[in-house]
Amino acid sequence: MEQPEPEVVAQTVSTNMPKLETTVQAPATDTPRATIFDVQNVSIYYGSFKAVTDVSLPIHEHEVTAFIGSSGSGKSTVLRAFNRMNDLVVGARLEGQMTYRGADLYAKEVSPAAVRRRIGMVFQKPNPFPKSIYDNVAYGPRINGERNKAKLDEIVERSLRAAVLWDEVKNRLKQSGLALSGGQAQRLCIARTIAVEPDVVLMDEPASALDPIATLAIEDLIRELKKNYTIVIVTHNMQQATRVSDRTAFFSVLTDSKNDTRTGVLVEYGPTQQIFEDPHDSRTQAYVTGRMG
Ligand SMILES: Nc1ncnc2c1ncn2[C@@H]1O[C@H](COP(=O)(O)OP(=O)(O)OP(=O)(O)O)[C@@H](O)[C@H]1O
Repeated sequence: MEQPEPEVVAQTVSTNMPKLETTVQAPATDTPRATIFDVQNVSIYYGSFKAVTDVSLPIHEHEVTAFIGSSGSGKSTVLRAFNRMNDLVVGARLEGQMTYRGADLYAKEVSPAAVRRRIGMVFQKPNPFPKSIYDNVAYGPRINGERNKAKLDEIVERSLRAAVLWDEVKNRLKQSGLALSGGQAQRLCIARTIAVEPDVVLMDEPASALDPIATLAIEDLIRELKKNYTIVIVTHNMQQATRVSDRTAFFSVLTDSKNDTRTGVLVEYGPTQQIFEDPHDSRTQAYVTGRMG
């Protein structure tokens, strides 16, 4: 997967997308928040290869939604569709409908760059820019036109505090972002993403390259961040999904041995506790109990 162009990390430019205030049906015990994304019958292709078929699900505001499932089931592909990152892949295309706050995310007039400014992304491997810690965080706000030093100082401090990194780096802001540990570098990337106040943060296995202590720090951070952001996270770590997410989508692979094709499919979506404790589909049950992976 291609890494984002530098401009991609600059979120927040307002677009004309309207706000959507709808809710979806859910069990009586569950009170869903407003729907921020609505995915309807989405299939995604890479050239002639259908990577994932007929996915429908809502994503609720100020919640953490986890995507779990076996390798190659299309989790990252669907995640990248939310901020049009697949558009960077030559030959990638989407069928079906995906709305963001009620507006068609794939309408002709929608600029993928504008979408990426509002819907930020944190990658599996921490990818700080070869710049100082300060400049990593100030990068997006500067691209958005912020030149005032005092304002930039304030944004950098606020973002690093929100990413729970400030105390560890406040005395070495001029040091390279590349000199940080893996866990610190990932928190720097999260600070860089939120410095431009995105609406949504997508995370593709954000802790898989980290040790257990750094992983728990990122999980604490995710729980904290959902107060201000909507988060969608791909994870292979089922404990992590239960620790951080409100809802879980379980993906699997449909194999067609006759045509030798493997296509990702969304098997089940629901409140995380239901998916793990009372899965309705036998494939989900097999996966969450470790009988399939
Ligand atoms: N850029 C690409 N070009 C072509 N095929 C791709 C591309 N990215 C992913 N695929 C294919 O699409 C399918 C789904 O991949 P994807 O990475 O979305 O799955 P995943 O569930 O996230 O897997 P993993 O858990 O292993 O990361 C796979 O068959 C993969 O090989």
